[in-house]
Amino acid sequence: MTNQNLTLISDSTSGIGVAVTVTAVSNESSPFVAARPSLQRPPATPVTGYFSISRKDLALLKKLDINGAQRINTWVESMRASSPTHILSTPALGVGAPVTEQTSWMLDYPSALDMFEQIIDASRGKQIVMFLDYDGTLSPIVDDPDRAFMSDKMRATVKRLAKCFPTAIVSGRCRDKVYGFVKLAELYYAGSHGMDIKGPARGSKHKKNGKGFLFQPASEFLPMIDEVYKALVEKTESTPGAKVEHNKFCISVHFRRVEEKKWDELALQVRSVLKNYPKLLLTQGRKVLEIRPTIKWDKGKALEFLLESLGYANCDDVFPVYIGDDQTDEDAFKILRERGQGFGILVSKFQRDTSASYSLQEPTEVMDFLQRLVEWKRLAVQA
Ligand SMILES: O=P(O)(O)OC[C@H]1O[C@H](O[C@H]2O[C@H](CO)[C@@H](O)[C@H](O)[C@H]2O)[C@H](O)[C@@H](O)[C@@H]1O
Repeated sequence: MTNQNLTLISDSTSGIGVAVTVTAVSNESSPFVAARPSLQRPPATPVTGYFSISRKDLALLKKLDINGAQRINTWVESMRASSPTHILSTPALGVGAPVTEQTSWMLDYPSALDMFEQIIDASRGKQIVMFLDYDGTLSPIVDDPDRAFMSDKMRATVKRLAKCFPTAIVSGRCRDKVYGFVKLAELYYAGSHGMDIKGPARGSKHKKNGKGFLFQPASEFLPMIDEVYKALVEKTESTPGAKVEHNKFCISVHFRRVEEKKWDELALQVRSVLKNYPKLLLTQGRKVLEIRPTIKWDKGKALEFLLESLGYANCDDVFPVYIGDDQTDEDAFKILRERGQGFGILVSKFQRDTSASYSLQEPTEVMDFLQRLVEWKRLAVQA
């Protein structure tokens, strides 16, 4: 079964930022579904993406009654659907377990822990480069975004990882804030969904010489983001539990602590501010609406940029691994599929359409996987 889902629409004429997401339920015959993972797999057809829409198409969408109210509904419904309280838990995959959609999904996106040996085989002779999302990947999801701390054990693991492989954090958060959580100077950091990169000196092949550089492709949007942040704070203050987070080049409006019956109201408040800013795009994450500039830049572009900065632009012998839990991480998974290099690992307890190749259920499993990589590298160096 293929399930196509219009999430947001970019309207360049009326100025409302638009993103369209096509979602697919796992089905090998569907052109939208990533192929069963194979270490020599061909690039998969992109599953999600943002694109601008012509006047003609927009008129058609309007005819189909895809109006503002419906869009709000779609965001909110999508947020509800992705909330674990609305997803029925399914039996774990095991001998005798009934074949449910979840178990079949696990066959398509097996655990990276179970597939560790195969992953290592595929990386042989290549330089592994690690890309890690922060929230929901290195730290558990919590109610208060300001208290999304990673454990000391996770930090120690990531520190050891960075001694073995070039390692970057790629987050929707403001770069300084995510650095404040991770606190490891030996990593590279891409904040604001990749729009604020502190990377190595270009072509430095991971030789840290203190001459890192800053890359901020959306800097012209700073005044606009500040203005919209203030407007959103003011507009949403009447909604108990709503929180607006300034992520420098992006803004997050959090729904997690808002009563569900107030979600539509909050989404409408956000939309009423955003309608005056055609150059900003609205996307939806884990109980959050995210606002960002409409420039063609995302976590996938950030990954490519960092690879290039590290001197691996046109190399066949690089093996990037990207681990993330969010919709925005799909841009990076897609790039890896398109390049036919390395792979993505989706952190999720529940089945989801994804361009990743493997899965891990939660941050503790991410830590186990990273520890195994470190241990493998230690033994490989000794051998
Ligand atoms: O790219 P990421 O590092 O995954 O950042 C994406 C968003 O993560 C944060 O929000 C999410 O985590 C919060 C803390 O666990 C949780 O309360 C919230 O519901 C989640 O959506 C962050 O606060 C956002 O600004 C990031 O954009």
